[in-house]
Amino acid sequence: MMQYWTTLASVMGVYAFCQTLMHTVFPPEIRFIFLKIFHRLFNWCSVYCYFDITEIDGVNTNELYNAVQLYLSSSASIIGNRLTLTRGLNSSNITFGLSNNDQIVDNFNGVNVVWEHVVTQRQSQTFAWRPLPEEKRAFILRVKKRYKEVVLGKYLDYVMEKANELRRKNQDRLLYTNSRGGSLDSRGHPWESVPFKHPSTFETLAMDDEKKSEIMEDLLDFAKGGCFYQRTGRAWKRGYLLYGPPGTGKSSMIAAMANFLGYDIYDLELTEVHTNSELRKLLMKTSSKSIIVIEDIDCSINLTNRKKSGGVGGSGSGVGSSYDCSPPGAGAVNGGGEEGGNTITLSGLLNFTDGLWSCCGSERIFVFTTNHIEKLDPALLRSGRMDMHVYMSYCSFPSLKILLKNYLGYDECDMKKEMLEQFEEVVGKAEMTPADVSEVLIKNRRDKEKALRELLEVLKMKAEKLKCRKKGDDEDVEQEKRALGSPKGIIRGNSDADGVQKGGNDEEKQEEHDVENGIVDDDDGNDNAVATTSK
Ligand SMILES: Nc1ncnc2c1ncn2[C@@H]1O[C@H](COP(=O)(O)OP(=O)(O)OP(=O)(O)O)[C@@H](O)[C@H]1O
Ligand SMILES: [Mg+2]
Repeated sequence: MMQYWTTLASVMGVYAFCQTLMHTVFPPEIRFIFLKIFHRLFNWCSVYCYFDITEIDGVNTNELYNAVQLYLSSSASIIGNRLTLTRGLNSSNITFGLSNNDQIVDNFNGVNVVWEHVVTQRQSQTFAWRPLPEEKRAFILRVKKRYKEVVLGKYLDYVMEKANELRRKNQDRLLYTNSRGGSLDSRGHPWESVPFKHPSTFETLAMDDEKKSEIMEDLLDFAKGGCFYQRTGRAWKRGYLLYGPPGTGKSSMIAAMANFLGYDIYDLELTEVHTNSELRKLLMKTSSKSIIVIEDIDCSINLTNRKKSGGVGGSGSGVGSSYDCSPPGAGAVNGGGEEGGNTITLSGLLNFTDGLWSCCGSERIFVFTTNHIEKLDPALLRSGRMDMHVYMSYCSFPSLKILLKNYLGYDECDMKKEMLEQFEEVVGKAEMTPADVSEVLIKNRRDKEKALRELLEVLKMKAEKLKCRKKGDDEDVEQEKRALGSPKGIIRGNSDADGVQKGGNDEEKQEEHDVENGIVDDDDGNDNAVATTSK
């Protein structure tokens, strides 16, 4: 090491001496040639090669410079003695950076590289369309010549990747909305964004642990699966359908997913989209690493079974817009619509989720939510569009324990055994949503014992009510069966108005029951099990 420094010092000494000598003796042209030769000789003898990464490349900002700055901020925070600190717009963290003319050593796969941050004054302001900063900044990367390939081939990619990761981590998520309708902002962007600060995480989400881990693993596999999707020729996207009664945590789950993966959210308001091509444009303007959400899809667009959709009008829940539900094969018919000209089609939506355009970015997750899965067209539910169907259920005992921990700070061991047993017995029967349970706990959070007592009371009351109602319903059915004299009478013999109504109700109840058990009746009358199934 000592020897190395001695050699370097002598080379530098010779270099300085030659420069002084030349300055006094030789004319500038000769000096220039001599210096050029000397530089070449020096570079040829040196074991190092150097890469300059300037802040500005011509008149454009050099993305690599910013990436290096961010990348070094992660290690600079530990090693450096003098650091520059910055905090970006929308950022929740402070970023550390190398001070001017400081050096830092990094190691990549056993190869040492040295980064130096060099700042010099710009000589003179030449004409430029954009005023350039007075200082010229650059990172100089020094590495042994024999490792040049490693640096160019892998290290710089690694730096870029790490920087992107850090950027995502440091920057708050953004929540985009298309609530402005089809109009664009000054930069031609159809989405408006606000910082996304939803605190929901998978830890705070009340649901069964097994289900939760399954979803988390699936998300992680997806996020890390770039090579897999490339290898298998699939577009790098995944669809989730969250369904269940209101207040069971569907929206909270989306927020938890975004916070878990560090993705932005695009909340697509379908009722604000007028045509299929508008829908496509919106898709094109979404970024990678994002979650595209359509909430309450059954209410946003008439998505009943395509076979029935022609005349029946299905659920008829299109909000203030008339939607054409022509089958995918029929293409998008933008016929102007009847009320207000909205002609987004089911076909348009299907193309949005998995047509060719859906691949114009990568690493995107589509999440649809609904309270009525039975109202959705099977085409929308099929694998590849909605890969995972997650049933968000009423509050179960494991979910209740999570809520008690969230709101009261109670662990299992903090509660009396008898009380826990009572909760376990009654919570499943009460069919209360986590939102309702949360409400009781929030209201009484200053008096924890009271909160527990009141919650237990409410649960018992609800369970009792539900039991009575079910008993009443069973008795009604029995009476009707007896009256008709045949167990199948209700379905066959419902030609009178009353019978039709009741038959319909039974069907609805059956459907509800099926949904809760994760069964969906498809087009051909086959029952599909869908509860938290990954397809
Ligand atoms: N599973 C859950 N875990 C934790 N909190 C929950 C859960 N479900 C509901 N909550 C609480 O209830 C409130 C409403 O939940 P959320 O908006 O996620 O329900 P939702 O299923 O999206 O309802 P909707 O179908 O009406 O949109 C949330 O603020 C959250 O605090
Ligand atoms: Mg919701």
